[in-house]
Amino acid sequence: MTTRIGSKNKKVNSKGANSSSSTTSSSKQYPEVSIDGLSSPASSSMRSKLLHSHSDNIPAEAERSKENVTVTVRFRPLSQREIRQGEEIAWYADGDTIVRNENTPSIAYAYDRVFGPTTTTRHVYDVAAQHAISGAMEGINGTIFAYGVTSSGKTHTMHGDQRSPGIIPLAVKDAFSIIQETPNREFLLRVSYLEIYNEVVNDLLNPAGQNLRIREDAQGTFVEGIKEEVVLSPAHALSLIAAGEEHRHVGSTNFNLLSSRSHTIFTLIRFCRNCKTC
Ligand SMILES: Nc1ncnc2c1ncn2[C@@H]1O[C@H](COP(=O)(O)OP(=O)(O)OP(=O)(O)O)[C@@H](O)[C@H]1O
Repeated sequence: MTTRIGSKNKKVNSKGANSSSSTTSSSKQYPEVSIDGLSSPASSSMRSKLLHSHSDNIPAEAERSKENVTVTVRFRPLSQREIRQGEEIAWYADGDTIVRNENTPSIAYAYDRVFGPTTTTRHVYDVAAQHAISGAMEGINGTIFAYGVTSSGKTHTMHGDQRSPGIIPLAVKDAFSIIQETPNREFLLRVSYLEIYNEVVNDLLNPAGQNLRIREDAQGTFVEGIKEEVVLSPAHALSLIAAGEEHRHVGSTNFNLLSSRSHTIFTLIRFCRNCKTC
């Protein structure tokens, strides 16, 4: 049986700078509902709850733990450029689940989890994403989906860099660690990596794979002709992603000197020959 763990980067269509991005993760055994990423950051979450006063309670822990979809918000610190320009923080994390507005204290939004500007990506991964990876390795499809305006920190969170690896490299390493820890099972991992640019799907692992079609069959939705590469180690998977990044559309915006101008979907497909769940 194959299971998929997908990770996606998506910009929301919103004017003005905002230093927070959201991560949605889901784990379920049936097809997903689509997520509307076009509303404003504070109201974009399917799971966010507007709290009208300081005294309102956050959703009960028990209620949240039943959900297949969780929504988290990560605030990045102001950049040197923003500090120089005298930018001020408008929204901030009040504890682990509440987002508040500096100018309107009566407005607050509750999320499954809120991370402040000093939180490391490792911590975001452990709290908000790791369960989707361990679930996928057990046979439950999962998606980690990052969205936010340009320069809000999606690439930093999902890809990261050498000093602070993002959710994708951490997930790939985790998947291989799980395989090593379960020698009685036979796994095979494959990866695919695509971009959606101007509503056109391009295969980032195969430069010839341009303008691919999205199809549906009894198993679900798939991209016709997408290349799926077998990966043998974390370094192998990460080198494929790095090669794929070379083919990606990037540019500059007023808010981000190196802005990813496309949405991307990285998929890790796990095949297990002798798992109980298969
Ligand atoms: N948590 C963080 N801590 C420190 N710096 C961060 C953090 N998040 C983002 N940054 C920095 O902020 C800048 C913008 O982040 P990033 O490129 O990840 O945004 P983005 O949402 O991917 O933007 P775009 O949609 O334009 O590609 C980068 O210089 C990045 O290094």
